[in-house]
Amino acid sequence: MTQEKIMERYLDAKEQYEKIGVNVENALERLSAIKISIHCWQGDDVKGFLNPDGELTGGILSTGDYPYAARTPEQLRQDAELAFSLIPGRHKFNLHALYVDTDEEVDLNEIEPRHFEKWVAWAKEQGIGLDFNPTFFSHPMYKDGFTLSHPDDRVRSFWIEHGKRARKVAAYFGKELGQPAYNNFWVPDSSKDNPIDRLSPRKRLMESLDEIFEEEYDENLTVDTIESKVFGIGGEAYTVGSHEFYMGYGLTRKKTILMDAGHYHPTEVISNKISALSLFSDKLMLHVSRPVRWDSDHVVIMDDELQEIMREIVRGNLLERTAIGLDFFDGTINRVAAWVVGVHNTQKALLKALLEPTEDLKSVELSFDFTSRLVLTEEYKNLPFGAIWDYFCQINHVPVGLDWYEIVKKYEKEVQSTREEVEN
Ligand SMILES: C[C@H](O)[C@H](O)[C@@H](O)C(=O)CO
Ligand SMILES: [Mn+2]
Repeated sequence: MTQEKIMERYLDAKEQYEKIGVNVENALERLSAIKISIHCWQGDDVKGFLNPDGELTGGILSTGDYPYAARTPEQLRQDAELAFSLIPGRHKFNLHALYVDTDEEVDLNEIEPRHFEKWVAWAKEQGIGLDFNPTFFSHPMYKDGFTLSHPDDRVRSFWIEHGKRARKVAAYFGKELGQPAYNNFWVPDSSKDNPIDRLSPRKRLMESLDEIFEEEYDENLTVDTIESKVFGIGGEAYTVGSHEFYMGYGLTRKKTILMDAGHYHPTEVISNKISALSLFSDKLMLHVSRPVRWDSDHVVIMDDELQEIMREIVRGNLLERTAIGLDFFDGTINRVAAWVVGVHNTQKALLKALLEPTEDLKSVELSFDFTSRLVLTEEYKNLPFGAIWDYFCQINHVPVGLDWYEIVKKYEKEVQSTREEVEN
């Protein structure tokens, strides 16, 4: 499509939105300010560089044998760079501790900021931020399905030290990059069958976390977040860090609660939890994912729940208080394309929400005119938001429409497919 055509379609669409009282320029300005935290682990099926030949544990699973997964930090950065160049706006890259980039032999309880210097230098070059995650899985000290809640002191101490060091690394990211690094604690501890004692592991997890969080960090540098889960593979009966556990922990310790769209019972949705949590917590973080029958971590598509999540954030005026991260890993498709589709959809759902005449709809609801509420919300679904999205891509100097996919296909052929295969 020519630039003139994109502009023409935009102006026409803008007029239609203005007729229902929407300020389109303001919506685009707000969209530009939203940073999405793009997870590194879609790029290599959650293998990382600490022990890439090891098994992926912790009850998560990446399936698919599409070739060309990144196998070195350089390749992962190169792939991510391409994805960033196809996504409008400036965002963040979300690293896990197992993505250390150093020539030193280093274990998780030894990590230091210097082991991530190359990531920081790259982020500076790209003009992006970094987020972080301690890794409590894919390691021999993940024992019997437990880490921070394991009954053995030696196991717990190893992971407590890792958690403390991860906070130091995250604070270093925040300092170097001039924006807080969100540091997410997801602890997979769980059991396959019904435990006799549900309480003691939860008490140990609480105490281990208290120890990790003893040191205060400036929230301008790093924000600790905590992520619950209902079950994992091999941990179906009991998860120590359940929803109730982390709600209690976060609210009493003033830690930010992270809700992952795939971490609840199959008919439970996080869109219905955001408003409640926002009343009791300053900040919140999301892992936007797509559970298909279970926590399958599919690439996010433009489905009802994605749109409802973004509407909740916009309608509740929560944009400034909510950190939006992505979490999926699909090994059946080109991994750069997976990133781009997931981020584009997240941004598009945000844009749709920002293009809604929310105040008018709220007053219709307050007057109990439920017929108008249904008629209007359904009719607004036909408005030409795609023309506004295309214009947003154009003014952000990224490809419009399907042009980005041509670039990914060319990159797969000319770069990814020529990389030497590393056996792992
Ligand atoms: C790899 C991540 O830590 C992971 O996806 C976590 O956020 C999660 O959601 C585990 O199910
Ligand atoms: Mn998650």
